[in-house]
Amino acid sequence: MSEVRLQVKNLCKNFGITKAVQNVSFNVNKGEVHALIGENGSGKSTLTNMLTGIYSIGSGQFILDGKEIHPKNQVEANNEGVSIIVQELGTLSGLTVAENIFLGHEDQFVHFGIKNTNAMNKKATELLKKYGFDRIKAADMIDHYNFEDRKLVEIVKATYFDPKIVVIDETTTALSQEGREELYKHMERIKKSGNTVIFISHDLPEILDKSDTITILRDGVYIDTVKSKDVTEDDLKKLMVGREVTGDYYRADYGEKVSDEVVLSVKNVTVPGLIEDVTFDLHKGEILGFGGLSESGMHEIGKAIFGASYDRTGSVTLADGTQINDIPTAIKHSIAYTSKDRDNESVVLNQSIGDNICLPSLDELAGKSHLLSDKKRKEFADKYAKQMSVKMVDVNQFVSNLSGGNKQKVVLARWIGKDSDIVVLDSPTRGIDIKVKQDIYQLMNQMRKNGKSIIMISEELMELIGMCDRIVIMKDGKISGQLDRDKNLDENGLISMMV
Ligand SMILES: Nc1ncnc2c1ncn2[C@@H]1O[C@H](COP(=O)(O)OP(=O)(O)OP(=O)(O)O)[C@@H](O)[C@H]1O
Repeated sequence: MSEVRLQVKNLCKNFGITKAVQNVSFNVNKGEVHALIGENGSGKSTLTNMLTGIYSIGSGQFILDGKEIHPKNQVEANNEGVSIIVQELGTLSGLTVAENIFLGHEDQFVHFGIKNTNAMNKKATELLKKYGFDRIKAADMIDHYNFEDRKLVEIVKATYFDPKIVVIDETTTALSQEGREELYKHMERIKKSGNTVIFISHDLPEILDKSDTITILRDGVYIDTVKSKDVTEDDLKKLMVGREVTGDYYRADYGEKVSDEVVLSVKNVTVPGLIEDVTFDLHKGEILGFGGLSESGMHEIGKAIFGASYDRTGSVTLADGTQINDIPTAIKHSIAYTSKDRDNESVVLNQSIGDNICLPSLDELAGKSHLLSDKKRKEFADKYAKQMSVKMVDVNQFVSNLSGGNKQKVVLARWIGKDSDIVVLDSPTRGIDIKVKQDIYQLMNQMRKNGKSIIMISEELMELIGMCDRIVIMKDGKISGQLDRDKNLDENGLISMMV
């Protein structure tokens, strides 16, 4: 019989009229990976944010090893033996790697009121080495590192002190294959040591593979707790959504010829230290995928096309000869871009859903009169928020108050509203639940059929295989290979070209 580590008892949390968590009770055991699943906005992060001191507890109790806890912040939660790797960036810019790892726990390096930075850096270096992340340097500013490396620093920060419970909130889709393997290794280590992982993910095969127990939430309400070995993916979908999920997931067609018409030509593009001499064409109606490992540079491709890279050389040219060297020119010429770093580069957190959706379309909305009507803006925002099933109070709600997946839906709603001809999507389904993911894939398929061209950069090999006409593999900043759409492609085929 497993020993109970955490009792969640009658937990509730409201935000205004939103009942984010409603009277939820379940137990989490020692030495297990306990998954928490549910559609976007079902209350997973709200629950774990209360456990880890990010949100105050509405009502109800967390009982950890027999003792009630109510941490007021993350440092207090750490002191109770609970930590979290959050969904978005959980490290602070302007601090070093070491300062981030020991944030709130610097006391151990302070003697007679003076902080011993050398000792802190030394300890951080030892930890980074132990975790196999030696290439990340303790004394460097965290800002020098990309999204994924910052996530690796968070893994160290959240686990180095052997907490009783580590919450991993939708982290795997932020990581490349190798980062993921590292995370899985640490999850296994935590479990073997008798501690517990609470694991949030929308990737059901991953959930079934990596967790022992699964708790399902729907609209803030507890649905069930099941053993992974007793259920299938379809069982989980049904429990999450409340009904059978049917229909095509990815594209179903094979063998369709892509148009010869080139809409965008990327020639000899180099961004120092990130990508080198990248050349490719994008065709009309094509979905072109980019895959690779963390240092492959694939995420820079999107920025380079959108005119958002620093120090870029080489050319990005549209069919009519227009050179894209800056963001305004890109938007003006019907190029859309969503970044992987959603909170910092894609949404304006402190603006409403409506403002975010209308942002690139203001000229079109103002029309010839150059006057913006509130009614028109609201109608436009309503239409596209609804199309993407954004779970919200209304379009006046701030984006910062949305669940992670719903923020991502706002980003996509914005560009669907803009109706751009070339759409560059970096990690478009990151953090998105299965039902909306299916909708996005169908939408991309429709866009392709309507003659739009899409570049999809993704860590999700299955979605690259399932959706793309062609997949370009990046390695060490260069193109290392290319694969055409084929029924027989599998993840191993892609991985072998990445490593
Ligand atoms: N700070 C906040 N202010 C207002 N509403 C919030 C806040 N945080 C969360 N919510 C709302 O609470 C509900 C649950 O959100 P939560 O982030 O817990 O969902 P989730 O299951 O983690 O979703 P996802 O899979 O998209 O991350 C959503 O309707 C969300 O908009």
